[in-house]
Amino acid sequence: MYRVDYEREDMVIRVPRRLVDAESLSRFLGDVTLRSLLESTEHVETARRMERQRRLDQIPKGIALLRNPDYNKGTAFTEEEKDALGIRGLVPPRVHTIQEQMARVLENIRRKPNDLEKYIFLISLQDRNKTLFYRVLLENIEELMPIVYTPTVGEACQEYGHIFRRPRGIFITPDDRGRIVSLLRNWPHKDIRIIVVTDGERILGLGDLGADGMGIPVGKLALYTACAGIHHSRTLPVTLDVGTDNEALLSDPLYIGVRRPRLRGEEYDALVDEFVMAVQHVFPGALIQFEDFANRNAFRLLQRYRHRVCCFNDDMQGTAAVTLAGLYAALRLTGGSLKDQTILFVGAGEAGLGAGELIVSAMIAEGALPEEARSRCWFMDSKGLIVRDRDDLSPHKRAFAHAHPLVADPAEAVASLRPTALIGVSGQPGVFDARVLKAMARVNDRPVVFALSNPTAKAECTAREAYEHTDGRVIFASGSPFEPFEYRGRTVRTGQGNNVYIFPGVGLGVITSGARQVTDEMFFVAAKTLAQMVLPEDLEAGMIFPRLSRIRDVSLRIALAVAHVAYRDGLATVPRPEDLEAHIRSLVYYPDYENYV
Ligand SMILES: NC(=O)C1=CN([C@@H]2O[C@H](COP(=O)(O)OP(=O)(O)OC[C@H]3O[C@@H](n4cnc5c(N)ncnc54)[C@H](OP(=O)(O)O)[C@@H]3O)[C@@H](O)[C@H]2O)C=CC1
Ligand SMILES: CC(=O)C(=O)O
Ligand SMILES: [Mg+2]
Repeated sequence: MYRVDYEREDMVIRVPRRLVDAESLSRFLGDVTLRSLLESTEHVETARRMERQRRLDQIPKGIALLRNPDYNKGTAFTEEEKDALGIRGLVPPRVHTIQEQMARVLENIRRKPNDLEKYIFLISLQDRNKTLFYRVLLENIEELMPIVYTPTVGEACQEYGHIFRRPRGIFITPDDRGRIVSLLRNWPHKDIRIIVVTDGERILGLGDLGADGMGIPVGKLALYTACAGIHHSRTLPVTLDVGTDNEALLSDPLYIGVRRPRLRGEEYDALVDEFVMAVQHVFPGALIQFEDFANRNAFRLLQRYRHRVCCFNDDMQGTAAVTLAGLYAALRLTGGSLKDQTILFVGAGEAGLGAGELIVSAMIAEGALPEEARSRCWFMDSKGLIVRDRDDLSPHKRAFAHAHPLVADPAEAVASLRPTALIGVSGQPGVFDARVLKAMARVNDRPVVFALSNPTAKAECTAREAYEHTDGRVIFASGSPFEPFEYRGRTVRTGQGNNVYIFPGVGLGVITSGARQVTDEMFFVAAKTLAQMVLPEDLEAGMIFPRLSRIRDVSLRIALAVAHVAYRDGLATVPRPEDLEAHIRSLVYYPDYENYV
């Protein structure tokens, strides 16, 4: 037996010696890609030549190559490639390096008059040259994440029909009932591992944007690639375009979605059900991330599918993990343990209640009794404090209803409950006004305040307001980034409490281990891992999350922790590699040009 290893995706095939002659090898290989030859034979060169030829055959030629973003290199094709691929004369003579191309991209972006124009430029680059797009995003993540993600992606979704150039992802409408399998099969890539799906009803804190919400799955998946190195050909954005109740969109001639009120009830559930089952059929085992569904559907859908298929809800579970991580990191500054904190959430929806449940589990893990842990988490919704006497509470809210008079004013609630941490997930800008922040500063040496609502215009307060109204004692984080600012002679740089710190790593851990399900325990270990990665100098500068420039490392550590849970809890379907970390590292995609000839 010659040890000749080939790779098709992540499968290694050992080839018997008798096959290692040019003809039988050719039959055997089919579309299998040669990865390495561990022992040489007289046929090694033949095998290599065949492999190069097969790769070349796969690559589009001539103008089609320049129009294919998966293969296009723009001005970076080598002289040999220009001849072999039929593009000599179709590209300018000068060959640029990817570094030179990145410099051009950055120059163009920085010249744009506003962030929406930067978004349009970047997304057009994604349409032209994916390698360059992901490389520039990865290497300039602090500067560019606010463009492809919150806050600018919010504005892009609001303008989606007006800035639309090329379609991205799959749109599924009520008329597609009975044929969703065939729609998914239309997608050009067959090895999909991660799907982000929305129905556009609660896009960030911007409400119902219908099919224009597609910008969110597209943006989230760009971050899976940039932040965790999951190859873009393995990701799929999906919008369930079930209509919209947004009158402005319905009357906008440039709206891209179906013009009808939202589908509700059994028909809606049946459409989602067909989609989820179609995914199992066409892309078995793919991770489904539910994103920006409205409250009325999000809880129910997660409940229905979480034990049946590989899925999670990012707004509940991803946000929960980043919130818990932020609290752990804050405790490194304030001292004490989580189970002794009193936490007041303003907003009792997906993000708030999801975080509440995970925090309760974390307090229990520290030795608190379940009721004791629950009694330390308080919630306010649009009607005020969630208290026992209220008779308008959903079961999810009731689980956090405690004995207390109904209070509608957050400042009053702070004065009465004396929370150590105040967490905004209400989508209501300015709800943490001077009175609320001052009340927090009165009852804490180091008040913890998270204004997690997105985009920036929906934040409960700004970073500067949080500092100014607490004499600079606040430990602050926000869902969308705030620029560094000067406060009392020093530069304050605050952290971004956003689920982007969690979902890419969780996704990488899940697909590496082939986990059948995504469990709360996975989000718990993700939170702990994230908090541990905050450096003393981050804390010193006012940041309770690691710098985004370390996001790949963060995602890798989270992936490792998540994969450990999958193996430990019997959820993995991929055999455990001897060296799990090395294995995960080997799967991480780094955007660079492949030599085609
Ligand atoms: N930073 C991050 O990573 C994330 C941030 N978010 C942000 O969190 C926000 C909320 O998202 P989500 O939980 O999914 O939305 P939901 O619609 O599920 O919940 C919103 C909650 O806010 C409450 N609310 C509305 N107005 C007020 C008010 N004036 N005072 C107090 N509470 C109020 C609502 O009350 P009622 O129940 O009475 O309607 C509801 O409980 C969004 O802006 C979103 O962008 C979400 C996910 C991740
Ligand atoms: C960040 C995010 O998922 C949200 O605001 O919905
Ligand atoms: Mg979201």
